[in-house]
Amino acid sequence: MEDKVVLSVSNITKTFGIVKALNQVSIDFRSGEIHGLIGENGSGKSTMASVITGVYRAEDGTMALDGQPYQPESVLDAAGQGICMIVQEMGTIDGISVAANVFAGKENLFAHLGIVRKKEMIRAAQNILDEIGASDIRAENPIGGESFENRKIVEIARAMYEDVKVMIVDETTTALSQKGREILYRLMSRLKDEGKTIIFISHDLDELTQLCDSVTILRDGNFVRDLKKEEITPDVMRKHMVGRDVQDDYYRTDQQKALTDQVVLEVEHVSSSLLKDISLNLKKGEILGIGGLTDCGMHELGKVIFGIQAPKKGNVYAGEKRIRIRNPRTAIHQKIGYVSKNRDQESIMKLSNIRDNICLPSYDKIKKGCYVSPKAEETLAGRESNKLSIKMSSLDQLCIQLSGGNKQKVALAKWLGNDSDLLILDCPTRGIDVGVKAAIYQLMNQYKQSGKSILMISEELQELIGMSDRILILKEGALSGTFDRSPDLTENDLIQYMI
Ligand SMILES: Nc1ncnc2c1ncn2[C@@H]1O[C@H](COP(=O)(O)OP(=O)(O)OP(=O)(O)O)[C@@H](O)[C@H]1O
Repeated sequence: MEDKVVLSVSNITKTFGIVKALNQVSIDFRSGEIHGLIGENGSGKSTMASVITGVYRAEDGTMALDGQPYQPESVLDAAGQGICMIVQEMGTIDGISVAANVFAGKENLFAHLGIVRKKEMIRAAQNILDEIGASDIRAENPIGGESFENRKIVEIARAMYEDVKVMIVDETTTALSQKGREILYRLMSRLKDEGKTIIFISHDLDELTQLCDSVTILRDGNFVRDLKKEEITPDVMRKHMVGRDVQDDYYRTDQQKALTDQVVLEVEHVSSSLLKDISLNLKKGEILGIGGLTDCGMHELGKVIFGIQAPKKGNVYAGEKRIRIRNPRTAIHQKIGYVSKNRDQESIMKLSNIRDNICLPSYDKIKKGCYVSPKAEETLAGRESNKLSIKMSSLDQLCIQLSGGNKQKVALAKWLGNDSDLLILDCPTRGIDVGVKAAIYQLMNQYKQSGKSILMISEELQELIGMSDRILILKEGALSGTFDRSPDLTENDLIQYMI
């Protein structure tokens, strides 16, 4: 690692109304390093990334790039100066092709007499996708048809083509499966070898320990401390993030299976574009884990069960009366809740406030006649946001103004507040910090103990093993393995059935 400071931020302060997202924060980022930026949800990491990339202007403080004053006017201005970012949520442009996304803003490379030569652009984009190991994504296809993960990989492909000095990777890995992660890690290591700087925002302490050359910890918008490579361990990071010692045993320790044999959900011979003849059942008081590679169909299965996507064949039934789930409305009537992996597009209403988001599925429950009292809304939203320690200025705050992890908490709170009997949770702890992760697992366990059921779709093998009573593995759309809860179960046992 070279020791040249490439980017230096000094005494940066940024406020949003009464929230001080960053308070006099100073950090030096050096060339040839992967520099972790960590902290609990809402500690100011993405705000710092946004100040550096010209999304926001700090009220106070200065920045220097290669020793010269640096004050980007916009994201484009920052990109022009070699500062780029892979964002937390969807960073691709709808309505155009994969190739056009890879070369967004650089169409001139393929222009001849004012006309973009599309075939050439597609060929060049496909070469990049092939090079990074993502040949299954076809450059000529519309981006709209691609999965959330593939769209993230397209963003990474775009980043490969940027002439960067500093690349910010904001909580991207939780959107990716192992394959996507490996593509991202390869990009990061290539940039590092070329002497570039990577600012890496993540909640995964093992990943941070493995990858980072240095780490800066933020808490409530304040700088806490810098860690050098030899000081970076999960325990040290956890302690400084939270401000006290925190245990790392988040998961259930009991070996109890489903509480009863009563079936509350039946999936019968379901086939769809990705799924092949899936049959399963979920019992009362059971946490059923569903795992596999990201394109194995497990995310689609969640959508089919909640009725967002109609299966080509087969049916889904819920409850003792075996009510057929035809759409989300029937699912909600059957007291089923669903948290999608695609949080901003499918789980929350970003432009509505926290109160409305949390209360939305519960209006039938809290209305008196045809009237919903503001007090009832306040009570419900206040109670559920407290349970998950949502960091907000008030319940009136718009969800778009929340940090990523706090948006995820809103997505969970609305279904917990609805007294759902059955939750479909797709990647439930995505973007959630270490402290709250433990609280969510505890809530899941309490939920189970009270006789409710959870179908948890997850790409985190430890999470599946640690929380599930039973695990089903999907491979290429079909069920490939079933495992009962056991202290002897290992990640390798599951992986064999995934690939
Ligand atoms: N546009 C905005 N308007 C109002 N408040 C905002 C806005 N953006 C961020 N905030 C607030 O600033 C604080 C810091 O948020 P930020 O997104 O930087 O946190 P973070 O550390 O990236 O969290 P996470 O790990 O959850 O992604 C939070 O309290 C958040 O609600």
